[in-house]
Amino acid sequence: MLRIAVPNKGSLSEPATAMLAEAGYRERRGRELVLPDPANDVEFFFLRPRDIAVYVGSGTVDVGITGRDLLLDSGVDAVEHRALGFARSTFRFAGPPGEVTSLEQVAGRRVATSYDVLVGNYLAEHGIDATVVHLDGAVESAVQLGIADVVADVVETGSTLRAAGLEAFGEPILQSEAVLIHPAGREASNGLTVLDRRLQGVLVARQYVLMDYDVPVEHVEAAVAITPGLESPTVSPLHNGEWVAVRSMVRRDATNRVMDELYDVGARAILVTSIHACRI
Ligand SMILES: Nc1ncnc2c1ncn2[C@@H]1O[C@H](COP(=O)(O)OP(=O)(O)OP(=O)(O)O)[C@@H](O)[C@H]1O
Ligand SMILES: O=P(O)(O)OC[C@H]1O[C@H](OP(=O)(O)OP(=O)(O)O)[C@H](O)[C@@H]1O
Ligand SMILES: [Mg+2]
Repeated sequence: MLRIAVPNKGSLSEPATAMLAEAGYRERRGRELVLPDPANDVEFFFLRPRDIAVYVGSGTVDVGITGRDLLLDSGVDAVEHRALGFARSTFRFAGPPGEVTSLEQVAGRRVATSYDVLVGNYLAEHGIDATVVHLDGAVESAVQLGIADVVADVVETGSTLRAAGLEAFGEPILQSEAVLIHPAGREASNGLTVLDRRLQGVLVARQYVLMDYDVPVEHVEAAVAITPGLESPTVSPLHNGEWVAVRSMVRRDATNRVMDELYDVGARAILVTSIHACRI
């Protein structure tokens, strides 16, 4: 039975639970910490997001969902298996506008963060000698309260930084998102392969739509060039032999542009349908 660690709190928790439910796994209804799902031959352990890499790294659970930033900060022997497309953020330095504007200027200053290992490694790699001040959260207040000169923290919209009167500077330290992780050096088990394929199915179902349209035979090559699909589009004969029907997968964010282009090459009756589930 595959043992899967899932965040029980924070930004990762709800989207991780939603994704697993979409992938056909048993849903957590209450606040239980352990949830067996015998129908799918897995067992879920709901753990603090920061602890997940530790459990996976020790091998006591087979696989976990966490943030790339949390994985790197844990310093444990676990590896990223697949990016999951939610909890996207950047990890950045920020300081009072005009005071500290480059990584070099961090030298000799105090950096507040909840990600000591990540920040410490980054500073060391860049040869910057600075003092890391550990805080559990609400890091953005550290400068105003005088405990640090700059901060290094998760930035999504940037509104928390702005509200604290701070401005990001330097290259982003990291682009983070939720990731599926497993212990380093362990062969991918059959259970992990099934879980991974299901999650990939959810990602594709979210990213793509199914597009159907009719097009005159003489324009079918132009049309399929616009909708090449993942492997090859399905082209079916119609009762009226001068037309064919085409079905193809199209990236959701390109739907309207693709419909406009298809219409321009003569396609008609263009229909778009959501994909509920898939295996690629
Ligand atoms: N505003 C945000 N947007 C996107 N991802 C975020 C955001 N805040 C945190 N994360 C991501 O969530 C993970 C941190 O998990 P954690 O549970 O500590 O999140 P949190 O939302 O800060 O929770 P809490 O502060 O309630 O403990 C990291 O991978 C981080 O990149
Ligand atoms: O760029 P933004 O969209 O403002 O989001 C980034 C903020 O969101 C998270 O904070 P959270 O609310 O989890 O509080 P925390 O500092 O206690 O972790 C993160 O730690 C940043 O502070
Ligand atoms: Mg937080």
